[in-house]
This record gives sequence, C-alpha cells and structure tokens, in this order.
Amino acid sequence: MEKNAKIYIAGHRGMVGSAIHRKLVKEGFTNIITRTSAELDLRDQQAVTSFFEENKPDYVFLAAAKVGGIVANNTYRGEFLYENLQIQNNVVHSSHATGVKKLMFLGSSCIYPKMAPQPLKEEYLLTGPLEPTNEPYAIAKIAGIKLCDAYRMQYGCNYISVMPTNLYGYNDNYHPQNSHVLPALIRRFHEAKEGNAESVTIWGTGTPRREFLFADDLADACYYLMQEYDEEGLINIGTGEDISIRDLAYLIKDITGYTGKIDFDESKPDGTPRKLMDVSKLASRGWKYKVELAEGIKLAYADFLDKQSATTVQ
Ligand SMILES: NC(=O)C1=CN([C@@H]2O[C@H](COP(=O)(O)OP(=O)(O)OC[C@H]3O[C@@H](n4cnc5c(N)ncnc54)[C@H](OP(=O)(O)O)[C@@H]3O)[C@@H](O)[C@H]2O)C=CC1
Ligand SMILES: C[C@H]1O[C@H](OP(=O)(O)OP(=O)(O)OC[C@H]2O[C@@H](n3cnc4c(=O)[nH]c(N)nc43)[C@H](O)[C@@H]2O)[C@@H](O)[C@@H](O)C1=O
Repeated sequence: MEKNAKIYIAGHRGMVGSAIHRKLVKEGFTNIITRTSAELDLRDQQAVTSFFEENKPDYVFLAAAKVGGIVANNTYRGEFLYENLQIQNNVVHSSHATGVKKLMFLGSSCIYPKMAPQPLKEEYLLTGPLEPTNEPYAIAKIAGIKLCDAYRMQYGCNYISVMPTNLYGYNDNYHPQNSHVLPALIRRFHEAKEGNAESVTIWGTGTPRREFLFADDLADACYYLMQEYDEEGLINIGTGEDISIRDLAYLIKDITGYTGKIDFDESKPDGTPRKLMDVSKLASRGWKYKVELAEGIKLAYADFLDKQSATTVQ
C-alpha cells in the first residue's frame, strides 16, 4: 500500500478498527477515510453506494460489524444475522463497483464447527454443525468469506478474509451483558473490588477454553497481511495458546486486586468447549504475536480505568 493511498477503515471507532487506525497512522499513512455509523449506516445500500462513488478508496479494512459476547449473540440472533449480512454485502459490492484494489474482511473463530478437531485449521470450515449460540453471526461471517471468494473468482477482486481469535484491548466493549468474557470480567472484578463485594459470579462452568489476542497485535497482523497476502479462502490470526475461563477469571482477579470469592452460574451457556486456532499458516509467513495475556490484560485494565475516570469527570 502506498503511503498516500486512500484507505477506508469501516468501523474505525471499534476495538479492531481503532487499532488498525493507530497502526496505519504509526506507519505514516496520510489519506485515511473514516465515518461513524451515524454519518454512514453501512446497512443502508444507497448510502454506501454514494459514499464509495464519492470517495473511491483504494483499500478497505472491513472492521465494522454487529459484535458481542455469547449472550448477546444468542439474544439478538436476528440482528447478528441481518446487520452483518447487510454491512458486508454493501461494502464488498460497492468496493467492487468502484474498483477498490484490495479489501480485508474480518471474520471470526466462531465460523468453525463446534466440535472440530483442535487446533482449528482453516480447512475445517463447513465440516460440521456450528455452535448454536452464535450460529447467526457465524453464518454471516461464513457468507462474507464466500462473498469475497466469489468476487475474486467472477471479477478478479483481491479481497482477503482473516479469522481472528477472541480479541481484547483498547476501546473494548465493557457492557455487563453484551460484552465478551475478558472485558466483562475486568469490569466485574473491578466493580466488586470497589464495592467490597463478597463474591464475583462467572458465567457457565469455567471449563471452556479460549485463546486471546491483544487487538494491537491483530492490527499488526492485518497490516502485514494487507501488504503481503493475496489468497482466496481464509487465514487464522491468533496466539496458538489458550486458557480455561476459570484460570482467566483468577488471572483477572489478581490483576484487578479483588480479594473475594469466585462462583459459577451454570445457567449461563458455556458455548464452544474450545476454539484454539492453528496459526501455522500465518506463522509460516513470518508473523507472531507479541503481547502476552497477563501484560495485555494489565494494559486493557488501565484503559478501562482511564475511560471510567473520564466519564466520571463528565
Ligand atoms: N472482539 C472480538 O473478540 C472479535 C472481533 N472480531 C471481528 O472484528 C471486527 C470488529 O470487531 P470489534 O472491533 O470487536 O467490534 P466493536 O463493536 O468494537 O466495533 C464495531 C464497529 O462497527 C461499527 N458498526 C456497527 N454497525 C454499523 C453500521 N450499521 N454502520 C456503520 N458502522 C457500524 C461501529 O461503528 P460506530 O462506533 O461508529 O457505531 C463500531 O465502530 C468485527 O468484524 C468482528 O466480527 C473477530 C474476532 C473476535
Ligand atoms: C469472538 C467470539 O466471541 C463469542 O464467542 P465466545 O468466545 O463463546 O464468547 P464469550 O467471550 O462471550 O464467552 C466465552 C466464554 O466465557 C464464559 N463467560 C464467563 N463469564 C462471562 C461473562 O461475564 N461474559 C461473557 N461474555 N462470557 C463469560 C462464557 O460462558 C463462555 O463460555 C461470539 O461472539 C463468537 O461469535 C465469537 O466470534
């Protein structure tokens, strides 16, 4: 990508989009286009068509989506399927219609079958039933991968699909019900410490295992792949290491300094037992993550506290 290339980051205020934005600015890119969802609702086909015709970006990072944790996915099933299909259909089609040189589609590790062998290889896609709680979101993401590949085959578009593992970091979503596990527990343990709560409740059994990649590491991988990777299909982005939800909870408990008890609410869903990514395809191209989990959680917690004090001041 040329430093003055016109780059559109869809979802630039989100955790992933803002990390990609930081990375591009750091690398000296000077022509980055962004729009908030209030300025440009990517579900609106006419608005997206007009935006692309007026701006004609050279490169697109598609990091806008309806995103949430296991309970949000299972609650807003219609929104997760409809909104994500709308967003990705509009952005991919308008990118083709206006000659975007290269587009990166952000998928997710949830696209793989619930009981696929571990670690998850890219070729396991569509080899078995999906995890029911996030099937709508997974179907949308799989459709996005297939849309990019279909546009590559029919029109010669260089649109690539990357599959990040669970992410965390700056600008994460800390909503008590709709967030992912790591930010949810940072907030819950912090508030329990501040409120001298006797115990903190973790959802599910604590036995599922998850892999966590710091969002700025993901942005580094996305930057690398946007420069060096031009293949159809999908490529996993992760650390290649996972942790049980129980051990994650004790790690976050220690980092936040909470000293009370932990209990488990088994009425909440566990979801997929394990989602460890096989990262050998990316590793063979020379990319590896940098931020270890404990360090990343400390950075995310500091960001959470900064934002909390900012809002308190307001
Ligand atoms: N978080 C995670 O653990 C993982 C995320 N991913 C993927 O990474 C991508 C980004 O996720 P993440 O950064 O966590 O999500 P966030 O929820 O932090 O950000 C989502 C962004 O999408 C934008 N957006 C949502 N709906 C619309 C709309 N209708 N029109 C325009 N913009 C919209 C929002 O814009 P605004 O702020 O302006 O409203 C927001 O900036 C997604 O594709 C997600 O599937 C993949 C694996 C794991
Ligand atoms: C990225 C990925 O993220 C989602 O899948 P998920 O990884 O299952 O999501 P999660 O982070 O919400 O849960 C992970 C595990 O953690 C347990 N858990 C404990 N306590 C809390 C808790 O307080 N909040 C949440 N959210 N989970 C909790 C929870 O019960 C589950 O066992 C989907 O978006 C999926 O589509 C996707 O792509």
